[in-house]
Amino acid sequence: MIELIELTKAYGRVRAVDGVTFTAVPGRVTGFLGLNGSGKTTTLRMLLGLSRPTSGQALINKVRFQELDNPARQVGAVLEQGISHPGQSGRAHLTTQALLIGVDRARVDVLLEQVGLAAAAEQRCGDYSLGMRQRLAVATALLGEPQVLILDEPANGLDPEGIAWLRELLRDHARAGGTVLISSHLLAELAQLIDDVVIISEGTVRYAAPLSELYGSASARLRIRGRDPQRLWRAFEEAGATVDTDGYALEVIGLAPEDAGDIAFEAGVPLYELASDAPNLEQIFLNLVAGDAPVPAPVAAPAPDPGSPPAADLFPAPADLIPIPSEPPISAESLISSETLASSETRASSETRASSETRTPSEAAPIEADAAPEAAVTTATTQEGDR
Ligand SMILES: Nc1ncnc2c1ncn2[C@@H]1O[C@H](COP(=O)(O)OP(=O)(O)OP(=O)(O)O)[C@@H](O)[C@H]1O
Repeated sequence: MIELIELTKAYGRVRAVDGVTFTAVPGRVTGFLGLNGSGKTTTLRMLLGLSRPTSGQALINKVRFQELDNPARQVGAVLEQGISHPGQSGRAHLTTQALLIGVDRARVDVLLEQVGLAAAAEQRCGDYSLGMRQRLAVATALLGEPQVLILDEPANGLDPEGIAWLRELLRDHARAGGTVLISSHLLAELAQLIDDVVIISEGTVRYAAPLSELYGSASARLRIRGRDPQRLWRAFEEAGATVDTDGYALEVIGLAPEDAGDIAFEAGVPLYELASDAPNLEQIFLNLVAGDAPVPAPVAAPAPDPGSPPAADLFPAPADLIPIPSEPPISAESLISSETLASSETRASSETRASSETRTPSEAAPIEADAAPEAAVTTATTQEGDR
C-alpha cells in the first residue's frame, strides 16, 4: 500500500507539491494524473526517497522508503527512461541490475520474454525505440518481484499493442495483490489502464476516486431514433432520463444504452438507431485541473426554438423511415422464429398506432415539454535512501 499524507515540497517560495494526500491500495491500479509541471514527478521522487519532503509523509507499506528492508524486493519503480547504458544490450542491462539487487540471473530471460524483448535482447539499448526502452524499464522494475510498482509515464512511447501489453501486465500484478501507481499527463492514455484516479494540479490533489465514478459523473448522451419518437420520449422520461431532440433523433441523458434498448422494447417501439457518445475524458480532466467545475455537466442540447414546429412534425413519417433489415437466415428454425417475430412486430406496431391514435393531446405532448438543459528506480539502485 502507498499512503501520502499532507505531502509537501517547497522550492524556495514555490510549492511544487502542496498537501498531497491519497492512498493507492493493493489489488488496484491507481493513476496519478496531472498536466506538465503539476507535481507528479516531485511527488514520486519523495515517495521513492529521492527527495526530502518539506512536510508530510510518503509511506510504502507503512514505512518511508528509506526504512524498507531490501527496497528493490518491495518496490519496483520507473522514474525516467535512459536508465540503461546506451552501449549495453538489454540483456546485459538486466543482468547487471539483477546482480546489484541480488536476484537470480535466470530471471532475466523470464523478464525479457514477459516484456516482449526476447528477440531484441542482444541489441544495444541505445538502438531501442522509445517503446522498447519503456519495456526494458518495466522489466527492470519487475526484477525483484516487488509487491509495489511505481511507474512514471509508463505508457509514453508505447503503441496500441504496447498499451495492451502494459494493461495486461499491470492488471496481472494488481490481481496478484500488488499495488500499482502510475503517472501520466493524458487521462485517455491512463483510462485503459487504471481502476482509481488521482488528479493533481499545481501541486494539489483535485480529485481522487475510482475511475468509474469519474465516468459516471459525466453521463454519456444517447442518440436514439425509433418508429414512434413521442412514445419513446415519454417512456425514457418516465424512466428518469432527460430527453431532447435535434428534430431528427432523440438525445437521451441518464440512461445506459442497454436500459434504453430495454425500455424501447417494453414500449413496443422498434429502434432504428441507438448510439452512445462516450464522455470526453480529456475535457473532464481539463475541467478538473482548471478547478472551475469539479466535473463537467453533460453538454445540453440547445433548447428548442418556441417558434419552431413541434418536434413531432420534424420527425420523418414512419413510412419515410428506412425499415430495419430483417431478412431471416434460411433455416426452418429461423423461419419459425422470424414468423413469430414478424407477427409480434405487426402486433406491436398496430398497438403503437392504435394507442397514438387514441392518445389525448396532453398525452401526446411530451415532445413539446421544456427541453431539459442539461522501483526499483532502476531499481532502487540510485536512491538517496540506499546511499
Ligand atoms: N529542483 C527543483 N527546483 C525548483 N523547482 C522545481 C524543481 N523540481 C521541480 N520543480 C518545479 O516543481 C513543479 C512541479 O514539477 P514536476 O516535475 O514535479 O511536475 P510533473 O507533473 O512531473 O511534470 P512533467 O509531466 O512535465 O514531468 C514545476 O513547477 C517545477 O518547475
